[in-house]
Amino acid sequence: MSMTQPQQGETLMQIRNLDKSFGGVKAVDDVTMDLRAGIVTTLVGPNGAGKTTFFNLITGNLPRDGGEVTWLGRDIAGVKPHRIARAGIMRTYQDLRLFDGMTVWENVLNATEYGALPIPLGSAARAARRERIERVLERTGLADKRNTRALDLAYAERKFLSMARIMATEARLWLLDEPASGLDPASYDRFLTILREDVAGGVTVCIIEHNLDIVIGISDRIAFLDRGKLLADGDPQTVLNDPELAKIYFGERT
Ligand SMILES: Nc1ncnc2c1ncn2[C@@H]1O[C@H](COP(=O)(O)OP(=O)(O)OP(=O)(O)O)[C@@H](O)[C@H]1O
Repeated sequence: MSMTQPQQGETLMQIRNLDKSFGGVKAVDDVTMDLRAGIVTTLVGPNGAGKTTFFNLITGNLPRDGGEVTWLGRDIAGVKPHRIARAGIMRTYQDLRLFDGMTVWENVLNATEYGALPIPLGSAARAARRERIERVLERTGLADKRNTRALDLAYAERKFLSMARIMATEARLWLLDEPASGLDPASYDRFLTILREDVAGGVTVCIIEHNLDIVIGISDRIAFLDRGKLLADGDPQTVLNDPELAKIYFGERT
């Protein structure tokens, strides 16, 4: 299979021959790809394909066994997750990892302190940060819940809070791990609106998603992983119409 990658935009992240094994399992096996500015890349593949491990390798949550990852031309081998976040790469987790005892506001504020946003020095900068958080809470539907602890939120609200934490920073690359799974239709529409607006505003997104409607609705490009290997990397229609990949995706491989 040789499929071409969209060529729009500068290369933000270059991934070369990335490897990671757990015991005898090759979770990520010789993966090479570029993440280009303005391109929405969706990672698809069956359960256990290595998608989350791939995220963990590029965010410094797991050490790689081999290969290279560069961000804006700099090797990020061995760089700690918080430094990678500060450099402009923010992510969500399938299990969300919110600060349950903190309020919505505090969770978002925490992300701006942790992630890619300059520390506000002086009252004007602090006011600008408050306004920025305010706007994010409006867009995610959480404005009325600002003083609610994360623990006390409904499921969809918790998912939006994990998005809000990223949106409040100036991260250039968002890595989203199944952000829309389990959302009701209204929340799902809100999620797509947010994503489209922020992509139009210049954010680059790599998203792990199982819902094919979402995959088709937002992807510029699909990267198909199976057993750690990148089997295809190209435009959505070509990848999704490949009968061999469909068999793997729907668990009908022979
Ligand atoms: N910390 C770990 N220790 C041992 N094995 C692991 C670990 N993390 C992942 N694996 C294994 O690595 C492989 C890839 O797992 P990974 O979670 O990256 O897949 P995935 O594509 O994200 O799956 P899903 O769609 O189910 O979330 C699987 O075989 C998994 O069991």
